[in-house]
Amino acid sequence: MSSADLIRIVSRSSPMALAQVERVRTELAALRPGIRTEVVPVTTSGDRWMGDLSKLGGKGAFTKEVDATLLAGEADLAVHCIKDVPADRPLPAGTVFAAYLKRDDIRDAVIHPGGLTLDEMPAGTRIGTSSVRRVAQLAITHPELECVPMRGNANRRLEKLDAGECDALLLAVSGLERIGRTDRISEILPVDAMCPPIGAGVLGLQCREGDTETIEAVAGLGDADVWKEITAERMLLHVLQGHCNSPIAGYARAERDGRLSLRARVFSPDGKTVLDAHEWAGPLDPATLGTSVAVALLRQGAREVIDTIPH
Ligand SMILES: NCc1[nH]cc(CCC(=O)O)c1CC(=O)O
Repeated sequence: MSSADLIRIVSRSSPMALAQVERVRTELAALRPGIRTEVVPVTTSGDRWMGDLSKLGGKGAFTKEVDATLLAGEADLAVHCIKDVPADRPLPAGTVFAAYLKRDDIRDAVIHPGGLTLDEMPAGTRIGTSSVRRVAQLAITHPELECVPMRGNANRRLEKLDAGECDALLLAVSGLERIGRTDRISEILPVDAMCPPIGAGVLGLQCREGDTETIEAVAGLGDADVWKEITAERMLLHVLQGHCNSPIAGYARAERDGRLSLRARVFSPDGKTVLDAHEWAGPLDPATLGTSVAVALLRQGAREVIDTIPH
């Protein structure tokens, strides 16, 4: 089959999203030097809206317009942060993920202009984050700190921090790497203290289902271990039916020897309830591991914890 000679890549237009597209273009140029690429930038409702994401109808705020451009045939490939792709409903009909790229750092970082770590911050320090996952875990480890709502892309949040709208930020290490701002990091939080979101640090390449030319052209960029990890993580989220406002955290790890494990936690927003499960796949396939860990959390009462949070 003849291969695509031009791939149009649709992406959000934030600096982080455009950096992600550049990574895909670089990797594709190395793998398939004959293929040209073009970038189709779009602004999503999640980018425009600076209020509570749940008030937007939440789901897919960062992906809806990207999906529409792909499905309309105005682009051939979409690059998504898997973290932002809803798992409580199917992917948009007619689209598939052709590859998940090699995973970046999954941890969150603290950014404090004076270089303080969380432990060093005085009581009442205002941490800018609107993420229920981060708020709940900070309430457990640092109840003396105060979370204040903070939205906008990572560059905008750094500007708001510098303008004094908060005293410190929590942002994904991978995102800071992508926008070239790791110089601002004062502390990297271990996953035990700040369990990452499902899909952290992974970029997915989404294509139209029937577009075998593009699917075949980009499939070679995928990482087989990350495919297993994301399959387990997203099945967990699917079974838990987490919404955009759910404090659900977790990560799978494919070990070098081939073993796969999945840890996941569900928090109440005040951090007073913590459900925790960790299992090895053994003979189970990745999706069944995701189901098994989700069922373990449901047995501990996850349904009630998730459903009592408004969304
Ligand atoms: N919701 C925005 C978003 N989507 C993905 C990342 C981080 C990069 C990633 O995990 O792929 C971020 C920023 C952040 O949470 O700090």
